[in-house]
Amino acid sequence: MEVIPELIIQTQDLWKTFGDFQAVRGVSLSVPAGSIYGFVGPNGAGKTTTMRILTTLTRPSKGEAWVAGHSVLEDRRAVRRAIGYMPDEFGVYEDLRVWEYLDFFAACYDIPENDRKRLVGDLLELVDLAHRREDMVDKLSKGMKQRLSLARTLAHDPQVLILDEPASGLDPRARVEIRELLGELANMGKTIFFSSHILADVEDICSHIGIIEAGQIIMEGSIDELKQELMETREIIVSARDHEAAESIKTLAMSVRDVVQAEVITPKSGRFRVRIDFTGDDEGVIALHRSLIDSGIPVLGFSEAERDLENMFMRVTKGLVT
Ligand SMILES: Nc1ncnc2c1ncn2[C@@H]1O[C@H](COP(=O)(O)OP(=O)(O)OP(=O)(O)O)[C@@H](O)[C@H]1O
Repeated sequence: MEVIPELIIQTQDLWKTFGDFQAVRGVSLSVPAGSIYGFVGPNGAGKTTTMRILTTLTRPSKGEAWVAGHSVLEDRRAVRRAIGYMPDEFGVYEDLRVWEYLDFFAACYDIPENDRKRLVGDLLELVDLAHRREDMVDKLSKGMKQRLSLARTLAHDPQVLILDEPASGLDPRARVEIRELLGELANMGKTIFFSSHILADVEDICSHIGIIEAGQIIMEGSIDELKQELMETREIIVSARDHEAAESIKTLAMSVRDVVQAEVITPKSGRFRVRIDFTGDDEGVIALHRSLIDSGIPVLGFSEAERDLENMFMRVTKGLVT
């Protein structure tokens, strides 16, 4: 198979079996250089196993993968140089001070002692832990440990960061901090490949997503493209004063070209609404709006439902819940 230079991670029909259990079943991924790629799936879907293959920690049972142009089978050392990997567990180095922890990992990458002091200082600044440099690692909060762990992955200035559930188990504030940090790292030119089972985490910051379920990729691409593809029909919501008005809106909508379906949503409380599935363009939406007004039906509101990822996600899979 041809290695495509624009793709910093590329996998071809990866399989991983444990005994007779198939954890990864034919995964092919394309991660463009410079992207923030969210690898999303429920627990046990095969995310960690795939990441362990990409980081050369485990060999695939079948298939091939390239990271930064290097084969994970043939050129493991070069792959390791190109990546920074953050596993889902913090590790066992908690009896060190914050700066010592980073210094230790920098030394593992053969960074000379003279350069390490400045590097450690820079990394601590970047992850906003400079004020905790003398603290013991085990005194840090979970969010701080996660940021320290992220700093560690950057010690050798890798091109690609592979992060296993970086926001897992964090409180909302720490989650936002991690998300901001990932954005900052992307601005610095790093490609970020990270896993999550929380949709909201990927939706805000990713340029690309891959959705994995039971060891198979069920959807992959840029978020914009996927939204376009999956949300071919637009959803217009019209709210009405009462049931009679809602029925009239429905009847009128059904007579309009490009309306696929119109349905009255009877509320448990609040307004009656009509949901209109529409395949037209913006001009069509304007015309629909105008004909509703011209008809004299008492319309209280007219809006288009947002094309959000959650919506898209639910159309693709029913089993994947955050
Ligand atoms: N060494 C192993 N031996 C046997 N089964 C394994 C091994 N590693 C993983 N598995 C199984 O493979 C499946 C996929 O696991 P994996 O850790 O890759 O999923 P995941 O998507 O990362 O899930 P999680 O979010 O829970 O970490 C799971 O059913 C897991 O139990």
